[in-house]
Amino acid sequence: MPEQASRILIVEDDDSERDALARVLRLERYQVIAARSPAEALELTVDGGADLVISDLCLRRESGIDLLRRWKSRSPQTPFLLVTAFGTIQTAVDAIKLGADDFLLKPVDPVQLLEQVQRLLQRRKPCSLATGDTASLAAIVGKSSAVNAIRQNIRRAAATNSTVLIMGESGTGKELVARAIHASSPRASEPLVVINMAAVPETLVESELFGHSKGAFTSAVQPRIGRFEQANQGTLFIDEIGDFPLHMQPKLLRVVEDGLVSPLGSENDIQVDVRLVAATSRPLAKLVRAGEFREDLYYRLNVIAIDLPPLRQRREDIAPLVEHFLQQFAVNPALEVRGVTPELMQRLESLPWPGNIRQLRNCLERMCVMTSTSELTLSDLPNEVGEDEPTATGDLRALERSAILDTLRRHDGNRTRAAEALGISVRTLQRRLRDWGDVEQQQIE
Ligand SMILES: Nc1ncnc2c1ncn2[C@@H]1O[C@H](COP(=O)(O)OP(=O)(O)OP(=O)(O)O)[C@@H](O)[C@H]1O
Repeated sequence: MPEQASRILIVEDDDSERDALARVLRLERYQVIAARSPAEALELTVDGGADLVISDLCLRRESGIDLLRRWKSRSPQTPFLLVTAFGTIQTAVDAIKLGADDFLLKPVDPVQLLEQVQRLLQRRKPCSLATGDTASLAAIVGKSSAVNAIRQNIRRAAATNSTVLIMGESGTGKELVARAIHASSPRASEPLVVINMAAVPETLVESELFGHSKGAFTSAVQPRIGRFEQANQGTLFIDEIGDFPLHMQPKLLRVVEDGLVSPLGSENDIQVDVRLVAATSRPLAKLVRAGEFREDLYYRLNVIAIDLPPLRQRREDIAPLVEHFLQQFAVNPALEVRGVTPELMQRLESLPWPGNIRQLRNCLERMCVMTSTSELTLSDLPNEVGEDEPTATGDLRALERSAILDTLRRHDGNRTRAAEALGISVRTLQRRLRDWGDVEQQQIE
């Protein structure tokens, strides 16, 4: 459940985008302060401040970076989330060096927005993590034997301190499982810190995870505590571990083996006590064979393995999930729907769901928003849901894929120029293309 009373400041000069963000947050019962400019933002929050700031990076008069600087000098603890277009991703990366906590790509996906907001607010109040509904074992819905085995594995994993590797396609619930492990473990009252390697530019990985001392590099104006230190006594969840840069892997191995963290630019190691949970949607064993992932690290991470099968391989979970999501949405009277017709349920149970549970959730939410009846029917089902490819709205990887393919097309397939425009390394781009296989490359040409 979201933090009901949290005050969220939105700074966005585009009226419709500001309204859309505010609407999504208000529906989840956050208290929203909407401002058109940094000046208005500072004015509106002069009394009560804010628990979280969401700001557009490119505002007309003053940039979001200026606001970030001013805000962080006034209230360094408040999480700051930037919203940015793909073209300005490099500036967003620079903003993270200046203290922004994360960024979201436009067009903003409401589900991702809410997940980020919840995560940042939870990070601010780490003690509330363990009691959150979304963190508990009971939040894992399903009656298939696969889900029963997953629950069993979570209980086993929670009782130990061993490293866990969660494997599954995007949207199968890897993060939910990681949260349940933490919440069921003796570390539940300590922080759970989350980092997604697919979202961290390679150049920032080291300082994000291990921290840096003041002056460690040109823009290191302040020392930064890395995620390992933030998670001390608690759990660190590293999502998309397959994207962990190969040259940084020995440093990660050292923390896993000895609990020793060496911040960038510091001569002293820091001893941490962190339980590591990693997840991957890419087959790590294959990456090891391809020389892209260290074998020793793979075995260190894979002490307890939890495999989440795609939704299409556990169709008996679809009906309970549909019921669960409809109940969740019904908290908001505007989204209240009694149920679905047997025909629609049959169809939902037979669809391929390449974006897995996230796609099912998004699809139901969209139907609940659009319908004017109290029961969803076949005619409420959006046409594109039956297509084989995940929709961009529901799936970060699909969003990333379409952005990369579009940019490549715009640059006549030139990978160096496309990578530059996207603000990612050529290596990352090549890795993505390899993952998607030849079919995708043909699509570019
Ligand atoms: N068994 C489940 N019961 C209820 N909700 C679920 C279940 N599995 C996943 N979800 C929901 O589906 C959405 C996607 O789950 P989650 O983010 O954990 O997936 P993921 O595998 O980590 O995805 P990604 O690889 O894209 O990060 C979330 O809203 C989550 O709460």
